[in-house]
Amino acid sequence: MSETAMELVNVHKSIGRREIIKGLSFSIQKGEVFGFIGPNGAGKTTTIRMMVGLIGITSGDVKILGNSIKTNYKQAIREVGAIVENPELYPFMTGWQNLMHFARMTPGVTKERVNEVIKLVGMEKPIHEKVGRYSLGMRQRLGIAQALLHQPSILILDEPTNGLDPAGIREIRQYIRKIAIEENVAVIISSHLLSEIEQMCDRIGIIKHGELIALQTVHETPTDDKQKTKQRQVMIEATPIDKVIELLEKKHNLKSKQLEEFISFQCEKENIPQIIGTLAEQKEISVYQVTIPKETLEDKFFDLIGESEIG
Ligand SMILES: Nc1ncnc2c1ncn2[C@@H]1O[C@H](COP(=O)(O)OP(=O)(O)OP(=O)(O)O)[C@@H](O)[C@H]1O
Repeated sequence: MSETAMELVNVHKSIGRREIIKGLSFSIQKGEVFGFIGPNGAGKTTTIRMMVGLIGITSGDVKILGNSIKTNYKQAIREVGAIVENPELYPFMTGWQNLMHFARMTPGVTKERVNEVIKLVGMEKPIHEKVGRYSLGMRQRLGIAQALLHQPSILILDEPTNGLDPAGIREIRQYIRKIAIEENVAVIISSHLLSEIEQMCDRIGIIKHGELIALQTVHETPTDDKQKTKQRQVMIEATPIDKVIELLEKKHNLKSKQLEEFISFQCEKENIPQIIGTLAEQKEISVYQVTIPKETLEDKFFDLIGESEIG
């Protein structure tokens, strides 16, 4: 059963005489990756700043595990880990020293937890190098590790792919989903580029001029009968990847390929249960998720935004 991590209830924000956020309502579940998308100036950062208590809410409420950020600030904010501006890291210290520094300032965070978050973001190797020598992507991941130290229910990342090269974006992508699942944390990730984050999101909320104009599941399975026999792309997250690829070929005569942490192949919808069954039967194979990517949301996004270019 999924649990609501955060709920926005008719949130409004006015600055001066201008209404910037015009009644946002949506909720985000634990274990879910929620993409908060909109063109520059749409109101993403303003909303996120309200979610993390950096600015006040004009009217409405943000509830975190049922606690209002307005009336129960302490309990609510305890459940939030966030990177809103650049992560505050000391460049002259190693990654490990940075995390230990924050761990000492956070009650209840053990050395074991520090090791756990390092593993979660795949930073085991460079953790004893100076942060000043890290790439931007590595710094982002260390920032995420830091935000996760106190085991929050919600992780909020404002434009985490900004300024990253494709490799850096891919790395962030790889870890976000893993973090959501393994930590059972709701991840809210904002971006003005749908294409950069679509693949790692379960749901997308699109904001324009301070209003939510669409809320959509990313991987919806069509129910249309005609679609049932159509060949479709299936993405499976399972390990060990080479064993899975070998098994798919041997048992189902499927040619599959690795796409980041996923194994991708084409098959008919009605064969999917059998294929998953084959994988699940194998003791040495762990299956984490199976998704059927829909066509890209990009077109829909541009339709909704009503602009040929954003940003
Ligand atoms: N302190 C402020 N005073 C006046 N206007 C503000 C203030 N902060 C934000 N705004 C305005 O509110 C609107 C929303 O800004 P916001 O930064 O939330 O958008 P955004 O979606 O995060 O965009 P970006 O991707 O560029 O960060 C913009 O038009 C911005 O100019």
